[in-house]
Amino acid sequence: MIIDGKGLSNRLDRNMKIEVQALKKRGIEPKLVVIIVGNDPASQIYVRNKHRKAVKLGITSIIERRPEDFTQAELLALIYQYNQDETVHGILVQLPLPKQIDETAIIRAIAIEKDVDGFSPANVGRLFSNSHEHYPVSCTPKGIMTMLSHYQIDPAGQHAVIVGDSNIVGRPMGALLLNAGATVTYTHILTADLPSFTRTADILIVATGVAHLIKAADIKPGATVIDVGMNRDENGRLVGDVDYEHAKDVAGAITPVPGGVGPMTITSLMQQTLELTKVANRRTLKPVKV
Ligand SMILES: NC(=O)C1=CN([C@@H]2O[C@H](COP(=O)(O)OP(=O)(O)OC[C@H]3O[C@@H](n4cnc5c(N)ncnc54)[C@H](OP(=O)(O)O)[C@@H]3O)[C@@H](O)[C@H]2O)C=CC1
Ligand SMILES: Nc1nc(=O)c2c([nH]1)NC[C@@H]1CN(c3ccc(C(=O)N[C@@H](CCC(=O)O)C(=O)O)cc3)C=[N+]21
Repeated sequence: MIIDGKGLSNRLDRNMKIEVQALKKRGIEPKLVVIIVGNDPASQIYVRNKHRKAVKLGITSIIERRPEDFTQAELLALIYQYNQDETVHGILVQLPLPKQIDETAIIRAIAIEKDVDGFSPANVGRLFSNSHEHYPVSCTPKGIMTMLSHYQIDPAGQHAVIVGDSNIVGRPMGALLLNAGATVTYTHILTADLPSFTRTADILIVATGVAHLIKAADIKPGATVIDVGMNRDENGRLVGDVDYEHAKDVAGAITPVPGGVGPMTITSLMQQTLELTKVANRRTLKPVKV
């Protein structure tokens, strides 16, 4: 089975569009700011697709592009400006950042109620302690959980193996799966004999940025394989971290690249922007009691 992230994302978008219209009728305009510093190629695709989707849904999207030599002090000033701007509900700073900028300091500077990526320590803490509150979580793992749920793949009691331990994808993905009842194994660059782990996965999540790292022989027959990777092959085509052509015959369900995880990441970002907008306008949105 091919997991159609793009198709699911389009279906979810239709509902969101209606929700945005309803908010606007009440005078509330969801607004997202994306700050991109430098020229990271994956970030460029993300920014372009994200802006298109926001326009399609009626969400206001502001893109702030800054050059590779932008300083940390300048970036902090830009974030503070949007923290204070009450018309803005979500702030996203594209990662990775150029090396002169300390990512931790930048993530900490974003107001937690506008942290649409869920990267701030407070929101990460809520995720890892399985808090019952509403809080934003990293958009890519969130989109993957939505996909699993729509395809009726229940992680409870399953062995989930995560390949790649980044703060954007691998780590929050493991936490979400653990919260959903999976037995979670994290693997990373120092893992000895990676295939010995991936072959035991009922749910395999691959997020390394290494094209074709996972071959058909590394997959347990019938497993669900989620490919987060976005790489260019020698012909300039977008490919994942999984050798899709061969893996699809072994896996029970698999996501393609493109058309799998990517579109769902963007849909999650839009869902989370709407959530933050609603929380910011809690009082206005409550039914008025007489
Ligand atoms: N489709 C989507 O929505 C998204 C796609 N992406 C894509 O997913 C990929 C991963 O992104 P991200 O998590 O941000 O990347 P990072 O580069 O931050 O993290 C990659 C992780 O994989 C590990 N790793 C690298 N090589 C190997 C290996 N051979 N075996 C095991 N682990 C390895 C790295 O270890 P170490 O750091 O120690 O080297 C690191 O933990 C990229 O291709 C990116 O473009 C990312 C976000 C969203
Ligand atoms: N703060 C931050 N948050 C992120 O979530 C974040 C980030 N920084 N930096 C970069 C990575 C990368 N990322 C992508 C998301 C969707 C597609 C996407 O739309 N993919 C389409 C591509 C299709 C195409 O246009 O070619 C697909 O897979 O079908 C790509 C890349 C989010 N990231």
